[in-house]
Amino acid sequence: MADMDCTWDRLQQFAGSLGFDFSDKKIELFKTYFNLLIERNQSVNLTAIVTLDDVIRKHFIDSLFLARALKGRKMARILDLGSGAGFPGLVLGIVFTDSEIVLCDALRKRVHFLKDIRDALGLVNVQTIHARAEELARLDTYRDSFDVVTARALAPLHAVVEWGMPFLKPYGTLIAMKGPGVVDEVSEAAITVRMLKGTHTQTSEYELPDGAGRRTLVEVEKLAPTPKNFPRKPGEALRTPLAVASKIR
Ligand SMILES: C[S@@+](CC[C@H](N)C(=O)[O-])C[C@H]1O[C@@H](n2cnc3c(N)ncnc32)[C@H](O)[C@@H]1O
Repeated sequence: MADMDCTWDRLQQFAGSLGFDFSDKKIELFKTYFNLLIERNQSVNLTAIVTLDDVIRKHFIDSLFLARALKGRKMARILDLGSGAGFPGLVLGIVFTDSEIVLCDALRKRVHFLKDIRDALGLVNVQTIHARAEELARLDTYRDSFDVVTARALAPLHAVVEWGMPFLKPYGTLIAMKGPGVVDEVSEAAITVRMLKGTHTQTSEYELPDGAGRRTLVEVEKLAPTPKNFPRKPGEALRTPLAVASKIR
């Protein structure tokens, strides 16, 4: 028990070092999140990361690095694509209570989990949508309406860009959370970024605590409305990056 308390203290301290002053009440929300995640993971495949230490370092703190990157920016509406068990979207919902956070996932069971946890934590600022990102992005209701789009471990960068950019308001930012070594992925996505009227603004690396690994945030800003023909048909962006498609044609 003392060990557990110690681990939660570490989360509070680390959050502090990232600029988030978490009250004990906020830490209680993370505890409830952890308990429900582990309980539901027995019946629904939500995560392979299950120890308290690992969930804190690799899920909660990783998501907090993204939250730090957003601090001070315009973020009234945030969309998290492929939220899975809620990373980073639900953590953003806990941290940024004044922002409206929409969590989207293609798997119904995971969306049910997201709804349940949202209700258990009383996060009135969080909504969930069961949909494929590339299909949702074709609906006028959701296009050009978010300040920030996030995605962690969703798809190759070129596909994340093609699915995510249509949702952004002009000058909104897409942030893809990636592992280390993204140079090739970024250059493979360059044509897609250009065709979708965006610009790659930043790649920043960071280190998770206790040697839990290096991670990267790749940021793309939207400069003008996305052409109507994007995203291409479901599945096409994933199979064929525009860089390859332009050589085939
Ligand atoms: C590897 S998991 C990552 C989940 C979470 N973002 C994380 O980092 O823990 C990818 C998630 O994206 C969802 N997904 C895959 N393709 C999708 C699509 N086209 N649209 C929306 N969600 C999708 C999957 O159902 C899954 O929950």
